[in-house]
Amino acid sequence: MTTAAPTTPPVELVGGAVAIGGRPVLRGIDLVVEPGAFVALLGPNGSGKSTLVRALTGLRPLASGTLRLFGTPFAQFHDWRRIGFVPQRSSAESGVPASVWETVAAGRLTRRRLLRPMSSSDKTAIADALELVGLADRAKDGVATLSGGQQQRVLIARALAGDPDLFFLDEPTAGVDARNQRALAEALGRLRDRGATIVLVAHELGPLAPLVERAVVMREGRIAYDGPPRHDDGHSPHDVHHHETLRPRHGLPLEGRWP
Ligand SMILES: Nc1ncnc2c1ncn2[C@@H]1O[C@H](COP(=O)(O)OP(=O)(O)OP(=O)(O)O)[C@@H](O)[C@H]1O
Repeated sequence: MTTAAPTTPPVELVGGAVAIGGRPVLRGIDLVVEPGAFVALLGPNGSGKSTLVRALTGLRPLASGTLRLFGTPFAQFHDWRRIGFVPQRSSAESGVPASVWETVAAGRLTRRRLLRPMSSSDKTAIADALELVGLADRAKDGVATLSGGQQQRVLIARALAGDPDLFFLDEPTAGVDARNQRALAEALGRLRDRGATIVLVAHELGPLAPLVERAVVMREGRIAYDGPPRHDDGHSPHDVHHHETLRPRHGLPLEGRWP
């Protein structure tokens, strides 16, 4: 991660639209993510959360709109090591019997010069990443021997090893038991404290709720609400039971509860 206090938004999407198979899936998406922000993308199944994350990482092309990453127009952006992407957990379960350490080391590849042996800084970054997600003692174990929640943390460690400034996580808590969700929240909190910008997709925030500063709620391919998160525990600094704090952007009504 860079040490100078950054001011350029890591993500600036204006008028973003995505079509899949000719069908519009995202429309009129304006999203600026400030440095150091912790943003949750929420919304019902099929509302476009994963597609938005994929569009922001270039995995899905935009049909229209302009995207800048760290101030650079997407077409000119090449500094991919600044971006970490943690896909949905199923991608970790390939048939390859990799160890935890090997999987995390793979995340270091973008930093290493081709065909150079691993440096001590590579090894330190891998050890730090494993430490941060609480799996230092499992480094030699096969990924397949870990629980789903632990596998999710391996994927996060893999992204961490590349020392990116901006993290996208697609449903990091899906199918993860409560204890691992708490460990995950702790790891993401430490990441945030290091100055990383975090954008994650979630169905339920659970233990992540105290970390989330901004909720972007998707509905039918559009942003239906963008603002302080709603916490049902009543301990939020933003008392979301008051409607004035739930003012949705674009003047759209916020229908019902979040899913
Ligand atoms: N590869 C694809 N082929 C066809 N349609 C797709 C594809 N990926 C997404 N879609 C469609 O795009 C819309 C948005 O899907 P997306 O996965 O982004 O939603 P989501 O909010 O992330 O949902 P979930 O919470 O179920 O993951 C849905 O209608 C979905 O069917």
